[in-house]
Amino acid sequence: MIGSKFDYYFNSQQFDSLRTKVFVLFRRFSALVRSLLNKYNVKGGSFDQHFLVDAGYLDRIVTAAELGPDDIVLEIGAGVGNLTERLARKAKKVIAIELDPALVNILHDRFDNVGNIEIVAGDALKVDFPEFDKVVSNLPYSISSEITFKLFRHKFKLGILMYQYEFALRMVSLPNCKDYSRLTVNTCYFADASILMKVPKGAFQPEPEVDSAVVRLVPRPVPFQVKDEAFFMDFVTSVFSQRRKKLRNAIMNMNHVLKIPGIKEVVARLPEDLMSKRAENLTPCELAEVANLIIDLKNLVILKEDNSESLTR
Ligand SMILES: C[S@@+](CC[C@H](N)C(=O)[O-])C[C@H]1O[C@@H](n2cnc3c(N)ncnc32)[C@H](O)[C@@H]1O
Repeated sequence: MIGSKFDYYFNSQQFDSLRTKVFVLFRRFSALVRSLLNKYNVKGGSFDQHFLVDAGYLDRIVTAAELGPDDIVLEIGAGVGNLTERLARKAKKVIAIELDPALVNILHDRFDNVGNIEIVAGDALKVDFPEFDKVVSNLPYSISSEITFKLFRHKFKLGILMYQYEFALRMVSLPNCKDYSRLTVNTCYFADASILMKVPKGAFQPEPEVDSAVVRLVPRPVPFQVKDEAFFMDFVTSVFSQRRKKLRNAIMNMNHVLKIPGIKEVVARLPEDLMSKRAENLTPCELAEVANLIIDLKNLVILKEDNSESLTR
């Protein structure tokens, strides 16, 4: 019954005309963003400059950020401010970082008399981040990884971030899938991640060569025990650099990086059911379990070596 009512509405002229109106409205807003690029003669291309000109996607990103009047938003790579101005309408304050001095001038031209937009000129990898509640950005893709892990070192509630589509797939993948990688495990260490929408090349000017996706990140405490974070990170990097090898061989091959004393003895004592799998078959929690066991065994081996040294002295 309900289904047939919906079918009737979606096929009706009424719905057709609504759809046309929405489409015309989005085209008009998209044209505004494009004309902004023309007005300032911005061509893009360098510094990963692919401007999001589709008003529909810009609005969906702002909606996904669930902004309230108390939110301080960090935006990385503000460009000409097409997203910035939408964020500022809903948030308490937007702090917009931009590297390209020409675009920084445009941002000042547009927003110097807007009370709740602060423009920071500089490289987002180098500037100190201020305190913020949410980060919403169409990121420069060449610094996706570095900037994401810099963000994770800060305390914030929500991230709505545009990445290259393939990168986004790797962030949210599952074990035993081809996209499951070091990036997946590291992302899972810091946050819950999900893809909100795929964004086609045509939504940008100039068009990039790749599709994009908007990812929702919700930081939270690590969902499994890790005894030594630095070792865990090195361990994950090492075993995924040998992803086709069984874990036992991957650890042995990468010991020039991991520097595990008494490596043969340590590996021999690790559980066979995990050692005979590949890194890509283990969940983040299982990888942490192996890393923790190595830490314990490593300490045992060191203790044993110390004892036998003191006996021979
Ligand atoms: C993909 S564009 C996004 C522009 C705009 N926010 C939009 O949505 O259309 C990326 C922006 O990041 C800027 N950018 C590139 N590298 C940067 C860096 N290291 N730090 C800050 N901004 C950077 C570029 O100049 C460009 O404006």
